[in-house]
Formats: sequence, C-alpha cells, structure tokens
Amino acid sequence: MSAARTFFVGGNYKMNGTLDSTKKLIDILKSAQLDPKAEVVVAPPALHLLLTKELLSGSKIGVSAQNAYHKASGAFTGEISVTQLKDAGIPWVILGHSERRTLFGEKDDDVAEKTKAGLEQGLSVILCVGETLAEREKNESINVVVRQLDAVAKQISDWSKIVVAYEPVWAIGTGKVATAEQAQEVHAAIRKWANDKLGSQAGEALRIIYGGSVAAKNCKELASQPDISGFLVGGASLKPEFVDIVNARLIKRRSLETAV
Ligand SMILES: O=C[C@H](O)COP(=O)(O)O
Repeated sequence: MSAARTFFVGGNYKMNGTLDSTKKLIDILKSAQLDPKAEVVVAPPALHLLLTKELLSGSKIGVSAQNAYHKASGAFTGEISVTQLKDAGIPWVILGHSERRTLFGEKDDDVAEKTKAGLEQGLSVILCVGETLAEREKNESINVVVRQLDAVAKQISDWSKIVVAYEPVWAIGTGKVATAEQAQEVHAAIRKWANDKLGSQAGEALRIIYGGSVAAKNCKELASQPDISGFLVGGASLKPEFVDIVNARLIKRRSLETAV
C-alpha cells in the first residue's frame, strides 16, 4: 500500500541563507546521487525562489514557497500571492507551518483559505499540522491535527495535490525528535481521518510526511513506518546531510533488491 506513495522530502530553508549559500546548497543537491524514487522539493525564502528555480532547471528537484496569501493582488504589504507564485512558475507552497500559526497568528481558517486559493491556482500544497507540547501533555495531539485538517476539508474536497506534514511543534528545531512510534501513531490517526473523510482511495493515496528535528541519524527508522511517506526538514536541509535524508529508503531498498 505505502509503496504506491512516492517518498517525498521537502527542505524548508526558513529565513536562512544568502544568495551565495543557497547556490552552494543547490550545487550540492544537483551533484548528489539522490534516490531516483524520491520526490524532492526545496523551499528557500521568497527572495531566493527565482534564483533557485533557475539553478534547478533541468533537474527533477522542485521548488516551493514557504507561505503565500490567498488574495490575487492588492494592498497587502509584504505578502506574495498564490497567483504570483503560479505566474512565476513556482509549483509548490508550504501552508500552515507552525511558525506561521504561532508567531504570525494564522488560524485554521486562514490556512484553509490559503490552501483553497493555492489549489485553485494549480499549486501543490505542503499542508502543515501539529500540536504544541502543552497540547501533547493534555493528550490532545490527535484532536488538534484533526481540527486543523477538518478546517481545510470544509473548504476543499480534492486532496490529490496536498501533502500533509505532521510537525509536532515541540520537535521543531529542538533536537527533540518524536520517536518513530509517536510519529506513526499520529500519522495513522491522520490516515484514518483521511480514509473516513475523503474515502479509502484518496485516503490511502494521501502522503503524510513527518517534520521535527529530522536528521541523518534518525530518518531511516522514521521512514520505515507504514504511514510515514517522507519528511519536511528544517535545520538539516541547510547541510549536506539532507542528501542522506532524501536517501533514507534507498539503502534498505537496495539491500532488499540484492537479497532477491
Ligand atoms: O519545516 C520544517 C520543520 O519546521 C522542521 O524543522 P527542523 O527540522 O529544524 O526541526
């Protein structure tokens, strides 16, 4: 079942890097031997999107924005719109990242509205959900992600261009990765939600990726969980170890191929 879902690894550079350091990162990726079965997308700051797109032309690696506004144009100082992303040939956008939700006050309905607008422009969306530490301690993790997903499901019915990123807020940038069991438990709950809400075909096809302190040393165990179809990587996407994360499933697959 999970074999049908293409393994997806996103690199979220957040507000990091210079034109020069971004170029160096892309050079590393372009010259690396990446798992040919993995889909890789990098999300540089908005200012570096077009450079990144140009540097990656001719490669299979995709480019994503880290956020976008749902209105097409107008007096929204500092924003870029999903329409402008489409116009610039940027095919992906990350929406609902916890840093947008907690630091910039984005609510579930805002994220839903942006997701709807992004899909209407033909963009693919990396939709982030996840609970805070306080919510986990109150045993609310699954309720929180279901609430966040329900808000989007009220506005859209076709989830085929969405990758859901489960990112527990307490694991982001902290070095405190969710155990494979903790992550799988929430991913399985999201899968159940998707099967119930979208039907089993769309539910089983939905890619649910994990984010939160993913590194070369922990990615293989996480990648072997049945409902984890990849990663959204922050800090480690700025380092050469991102290549090892992209290749998390490659070594296992190669050893299985040699065994038969
Ligand atoms: O978008 C990526 C996540 O926020 C994870 O960040 P991190 O890998 O630095 O913990």
